[in-house]
Amino acid sequence: MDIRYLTNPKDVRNYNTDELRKEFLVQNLYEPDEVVGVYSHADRVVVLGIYPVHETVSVSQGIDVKKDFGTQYFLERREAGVFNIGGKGKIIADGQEYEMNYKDCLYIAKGTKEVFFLSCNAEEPARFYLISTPAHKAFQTTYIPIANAKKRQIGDSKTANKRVINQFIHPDVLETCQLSMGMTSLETGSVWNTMPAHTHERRMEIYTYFEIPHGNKVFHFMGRPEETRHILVDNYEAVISPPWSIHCGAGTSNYTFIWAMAGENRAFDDMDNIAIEKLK
Ligand SMILES: O=C(O)C(=O)C[C@H](O)C(=O)CO
Ligand SMILES: [Zn+2]
Repeated sequence: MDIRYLTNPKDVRNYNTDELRKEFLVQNLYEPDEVVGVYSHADRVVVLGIYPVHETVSVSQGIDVKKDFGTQYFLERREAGVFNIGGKGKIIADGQEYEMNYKDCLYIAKGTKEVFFLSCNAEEPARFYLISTPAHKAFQTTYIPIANAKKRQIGDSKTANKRVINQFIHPDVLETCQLSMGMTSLETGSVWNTMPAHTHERRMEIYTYFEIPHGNKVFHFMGRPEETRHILVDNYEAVISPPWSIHCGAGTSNYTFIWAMAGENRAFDDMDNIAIEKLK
């Protein structure tokens, strides 16, 4: 598994573009009938891209669970949230089958031994984006369609940041150990997410961007507030935000992204906002 170790802001200020991308950007997550994964030491978050085209794919396919996690199976001491951002598919978790339509989410509890993924149509494969975090207690595996997510309308078209935050894995929707996940969609004409920017001192965050129209990109901003950097992100790529970094982004068009957080608490608003005048 691709391991990303922790970074220090003092070092990162000297990284060039390639070094920044190597450390924080996750590319090529979706390989047909494979599981591609990155293990980040920021709050020990794992991101997996699972892309079953012709075959049924196990969550730990190609992963040396004993070596990477020191356990008998992947979710022995972990919980996970999965979104389908492709064609219609299915997840089978310890024998229970869940139909996964576009933008459906499944929370999978700690202790789930076997998890399989498949597509309903190889011509339009499902694309599963999974985030997993360490867990100490087994809660309830829960299917969460977008209709069940808590909606938060935020921003304004005058400041090009009108968007809906859909909180799927959130304390108002279900119990988890530490994982929070949701999906934010920007309205046509809006490009900024999370402006004013904020830092995540108590919880890391990781994002994947999609629904970026062809020929467009998202500028993901990171770094210390007084010394920002950016990483250009394409459709279906993910980007790791370490706790010391600001978080905000702007696209060359509107887009959708999935965010996931893990760390000290599950209070969605536990972020430290930075006044725009302070950003450099
Ligand atoms: O658009 C937004 O604002 C968000 O989606 C907020 C993120 O979820 C976030 O950064 C929470 O820390
Ligand atoms: Zn954030």
